[in-house]
Amino acid sequence: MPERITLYTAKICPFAQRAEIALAEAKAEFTPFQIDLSNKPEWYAPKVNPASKVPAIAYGGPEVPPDQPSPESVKLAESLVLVEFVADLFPNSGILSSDPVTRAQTRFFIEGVSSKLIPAWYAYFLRGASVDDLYTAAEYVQSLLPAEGFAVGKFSAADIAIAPFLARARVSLVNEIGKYPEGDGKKVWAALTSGKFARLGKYAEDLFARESFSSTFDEDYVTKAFSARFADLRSK
Ligand SMILES: N[C@@H](CCC(=O)N[C@@H](CS)C(=O)NCC(=O)O)C(=O)O
Repeated sequence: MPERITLYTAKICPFAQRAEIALAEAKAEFTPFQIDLSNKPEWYAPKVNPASKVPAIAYGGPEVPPDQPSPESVKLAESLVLVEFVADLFPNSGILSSDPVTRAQTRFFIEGVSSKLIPAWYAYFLRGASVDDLYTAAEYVQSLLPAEGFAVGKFSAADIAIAPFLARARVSLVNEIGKYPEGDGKKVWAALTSGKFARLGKYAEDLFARESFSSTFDEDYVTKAFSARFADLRSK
């Protein structure tokens, strides 16, 4: 029986949503605590995560208010570590297959998302780099997908790793929020989800329809938060 779990999270953050999706898939009981990233509580870094980032988990220890973390709980951080931790705590969640080959394929997909897609997305979104690198990374990810279904067949950690980023890319692009030229966003999202990227588009649809995704994604909040945080990128 897993011990008490407190998740320190923030709705805007794609990394934090990974941990939330994993916990939702596992149907885990946990206490969520929102960290305001623009005004982090002074206790957060010293008592929860020295890197001062979300997500983080306090595991075990006595029952305490989340804003008074106990030194007796174990503190864990890094979204992909937390996803695997939840998979280990809840082996029946299906987050990580028990089959060694499928586990390796899951991690291989995550590696591609981490080393190719996410850097290409941030370069385009935050720095206005060439969209071609984003298309190349998207082509690579699409090439890993099976003809239908999720990244390694059944829903897994691979899908958890990518879904929050695709969702925020959609929010950014359809609302033209980012450093790239205004007017390109909607076109780029359409390009990434149709024509030669039709398979990626169907995959994104399947991800967004998953209950563990939709119940952990507040699109209205993320849209407003993105507008507030990134609206002036083009003028810089
Ligand atoms: N590698 C980390 C990245 C986490 C991360 O960068 N989180 C951001 C929010 S999306 C954060 O907490 N940044 C600290 C800040 O904004 O002060 C992970 O996978 O968990």
